[in-house]
Amino acid sequence: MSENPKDAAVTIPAQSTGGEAAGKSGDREVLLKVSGLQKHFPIKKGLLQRQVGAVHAVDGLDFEVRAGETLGVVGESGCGKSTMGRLITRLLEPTAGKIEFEGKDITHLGVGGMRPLRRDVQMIFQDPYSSLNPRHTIGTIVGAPFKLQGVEPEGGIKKEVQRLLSVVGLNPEHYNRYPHEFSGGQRQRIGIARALALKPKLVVADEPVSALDVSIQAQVVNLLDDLQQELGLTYVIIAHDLSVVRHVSDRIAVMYLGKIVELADRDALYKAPMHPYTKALMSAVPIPDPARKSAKSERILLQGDVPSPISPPTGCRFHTRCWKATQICKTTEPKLVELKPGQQVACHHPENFEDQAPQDTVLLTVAKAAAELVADEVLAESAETSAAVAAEVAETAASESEAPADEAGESEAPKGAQD
Ligand SMILES: Nc1ncnc2c1ncn2[C@@H]1O[C@H](COP(=O)(O)OP(=O)(O)OP(=O)(O)O)[C@@H](O)[C@H]1O
Repeated sequence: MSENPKDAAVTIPAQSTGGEAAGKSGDREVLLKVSGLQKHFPIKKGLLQRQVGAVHAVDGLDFEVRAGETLGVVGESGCGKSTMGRLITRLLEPTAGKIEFEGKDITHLGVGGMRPLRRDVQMIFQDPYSSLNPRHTIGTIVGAPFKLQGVEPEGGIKKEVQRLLSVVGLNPEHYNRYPHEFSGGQRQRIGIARALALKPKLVVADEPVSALDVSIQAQVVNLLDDLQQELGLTYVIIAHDLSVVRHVSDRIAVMYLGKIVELADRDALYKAPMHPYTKALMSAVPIPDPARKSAKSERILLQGDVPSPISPPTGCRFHTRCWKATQICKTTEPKLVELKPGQQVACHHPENFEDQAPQDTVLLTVAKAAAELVADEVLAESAETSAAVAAEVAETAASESEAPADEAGESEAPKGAQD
């Protein structure tokens, strides 16, 4: 069926490894690579429409998406998730940075250059009500990508559209019905069928279930999961909280005000989140596991809204709401670095890890106010784990430096080791 040799080259290995790929995505080939990606929307004023500022919607993103994996992207409203989705599907032109798809630089491709890419990269939108044209039958809607790309599927468009409808669990006989005749969940299935029509390699789903009833959300999420296993799809799934992405993602990127603050394998992120913001987001998700009853008390309430992306805070952008913020957080932007294998974090005072700026201990006033909103259990646990990790790191450093010193017959004093 695959008339395009590129299809076979990329998707077949991904298919063979299936979808339950948590933690296994590290050795797969990189499908999408994003570096230094920025999108600043200009703010113009006056008759002359002079630019007076800019909305820093996406402000320097670096990440990769590997073939066959699901990358979940989470963050509060306005943090730039949708803008990121539109940039990587090239529906928006980036202000700066680079986007590579299968090793090819696609950052500034024109309409002609983008044509083949439009087949490979598809987007599923949040609102199944507004993303389908009410005047077209679902046959026309799902068949539109074939017409746009000038592709004639085997057996004709109608047969292929009916096959796609049954793939997403809809009745192929409903080919001639209109969107209003379907429920929200069914409409989202129509959107998914349309996105899959051209056998894309990468599907970017922007809040694919947030407009749906909770009972239907699970069905659509499961459908996406099943399709990934059957078709070897690669997903970027955007959501405003962790409840949707926690079951389907292999890795999760947490965004705050246009930046990624933590990027980690799903299990690592859940076991030991390192950015205080990730911890706050996780505490906002109800945990349906009775064995983790104590987690209920770990609620972290974040003060106020996300600051304006027109003039984001200096240093770490989260410092105005963080209960651990010190002077360095206000002045120096922490880089996104891999502190543990498979876990990158941008924080001077990470959770569950050695403090990256231990000399800086005086809390900012805003941090003291934020701390009042954090349950005592969280603060105690946070201090405990940081101390435990610091002790572990000091111990490892001490034992590591002892061994080579013996071998080399040298006695260089280990940094941080205790006498
Ligand atoms: N076309 C645009 N012109 C100007 N500003 C924009 C435009 N699109 C988005 N923004 C701004 O960029 C910021 C990021 O928006 P974006 O929609 O990407 O965030 P989001 O995290 O997806 O939020 P939501 O979940 O509410 O959609 C917001 O402050 C938004 O107002």
